[in-house]
Amino acid sequence: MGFSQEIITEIDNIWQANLNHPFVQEIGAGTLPIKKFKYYMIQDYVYLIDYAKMFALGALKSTDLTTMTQFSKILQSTLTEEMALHRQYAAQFNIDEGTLASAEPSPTTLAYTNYLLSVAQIGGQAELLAALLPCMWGYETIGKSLAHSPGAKHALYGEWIAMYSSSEFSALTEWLIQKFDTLTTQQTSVQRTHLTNIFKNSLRYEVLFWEMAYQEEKWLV
Ligand SMILES: Cc1ncc(CN)c(N)n1
Repeated sequence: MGFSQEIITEIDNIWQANLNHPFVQEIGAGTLPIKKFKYYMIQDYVYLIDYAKMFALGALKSTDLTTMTQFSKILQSTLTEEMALHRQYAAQFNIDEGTLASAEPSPTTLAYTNYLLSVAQIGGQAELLAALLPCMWGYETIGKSLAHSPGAKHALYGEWIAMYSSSEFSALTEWLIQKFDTLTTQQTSVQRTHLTNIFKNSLRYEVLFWEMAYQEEKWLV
């Protein structure tokens, strides 16, 4: 069993909370109120701008050209495919691209992106991957789990499910998992605990992100 699998087995309660959050389940049922989805889509776009920088940092911290190329492929796919879906949704909601990109991050979005970028900048490639994996792997697992749900035929949510259940998204996720497992074979138990904590925090932020969107979180003042 690779280290990534060991981690999700150890923190299965958080993994399940992520997959089973009401926001996710209601997308699958096709019953999520559109207002909540619109809120999510705007915050997710703001999130993705910083998330994309994680792949740029991954390329920067690479020691071989194959890894560098792969990080740049995921960066490109995030900017042009994943974010294009958000731009398409925004157009349907009559939100122009400039307004979308300059939306104010909510407290959770800001905290999550700051966490990701600080781990990536302070740590090495293993830390960066530990922070990123819950994002890619969580969405890929959710996408696949909803691929045959009623939401997959929903006028708005169908494309969202199609994006995250696609074989292209799975292939990029699989590469990240393999990279992390290969990098961590020689880690000491202290290093493994450190990486598990990073993975765990990032996954907890994923759960908070659904909750933020479900509650349409706002700054208090
Ligand atoms: C919050 C979040 N986490 C992960 C993903 C998948 N790239 C996303 N779109 N948004």
